[in-house]
Amino acid sequence: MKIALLGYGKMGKTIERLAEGRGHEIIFRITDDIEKYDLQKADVAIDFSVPDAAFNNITTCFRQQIPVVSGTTGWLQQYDDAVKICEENNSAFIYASNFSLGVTLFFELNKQLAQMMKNFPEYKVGIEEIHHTQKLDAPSGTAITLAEQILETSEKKAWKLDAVAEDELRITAKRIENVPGTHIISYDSPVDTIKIEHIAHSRDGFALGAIVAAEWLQHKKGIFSMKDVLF
Ligand SMILES: NC(=O)C1=CN([C@@H]2O[C@H](COP(=O)(O)OP(=O)(O)OC[C@H]3O[C@@H](n4cnc5c(N)ncnc54)[C@H](O)[C@@H]3O)[C@@H](O)[C@H]2O)C=CC1
Ligand SMILES: O=C(O)C1=N[C@H](C(=O)O)C[C@H](O)C1
Repeated sequence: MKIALLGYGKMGKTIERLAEGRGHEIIFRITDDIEKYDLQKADVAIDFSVPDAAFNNITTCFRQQIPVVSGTTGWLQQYDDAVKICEENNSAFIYASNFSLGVTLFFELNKQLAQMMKNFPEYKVGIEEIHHTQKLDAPSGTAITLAEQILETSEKKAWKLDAVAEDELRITAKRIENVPGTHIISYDSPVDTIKIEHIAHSRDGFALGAIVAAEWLQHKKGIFSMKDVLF
């Protein structure tokens, strides 16, 4: 596959290393004006960039029918518009707040646990995420996905960073040097605590998931998720 990387930072470089190891070629490493590049040469674009650039870069690819795998967080208020542009241009799109296989499984576990816990109101739910200090957004995209899944079955009305109100789901964000990404869901009662936790040991899991998604997506049309790719 010929891959255009949209963003060439920590994730872009990890994807380059693993993609080349799987026999793919990185033809563009785009970190500025996307209009300068002949995107038609790419089979697929993989976007791990910055919130301000993601929407324009992704939709520029769609207008040229280049399939896009995007993992950039912090721009999802424009996700529905991106989907519309993808469909209008008969292109292909996979977005995930977290591409690792482990987190894709963790999302399913989170939904099942939330379903189970809705009958036990004495347990108070909370989410904690821990990331490296360069991270631009808080809470993490993964924490938001986990919160939205819990809100589907919980009595709480919305998630909020550092929430204190009873009807809000509290997310706590910590920033510690060199942590690739940790997410913890806790259910606390007066007598005990139930916890599930996902700890990324490096960025390789995110990068491999995104490459597998790109391999799967390259000849397809439509809007997909990591569940379509892995299950
Ligand atoms: N979905 C997932 O599995 C994961 C998502 N992420 C997300 O991916 C994004 C990138 O993460 P990192 O690589 O750690 O960040 P980083 O800060 O190391 O890299 C960001 C890159 O974007 C580039 N950039 C800036 N302006 C640009 C533009 N106009 N067009 C294209 N690129 C531009 C920067 O030059 C840099 O190369 C973040 O939003 C992060 O939250 C990170 C890891 C996993
Ligand atoms: O910025 C990161 O590093 C990560 N971002 C994603 C997120 O916001 O959830 C995924 C992963 O946790 C690493």
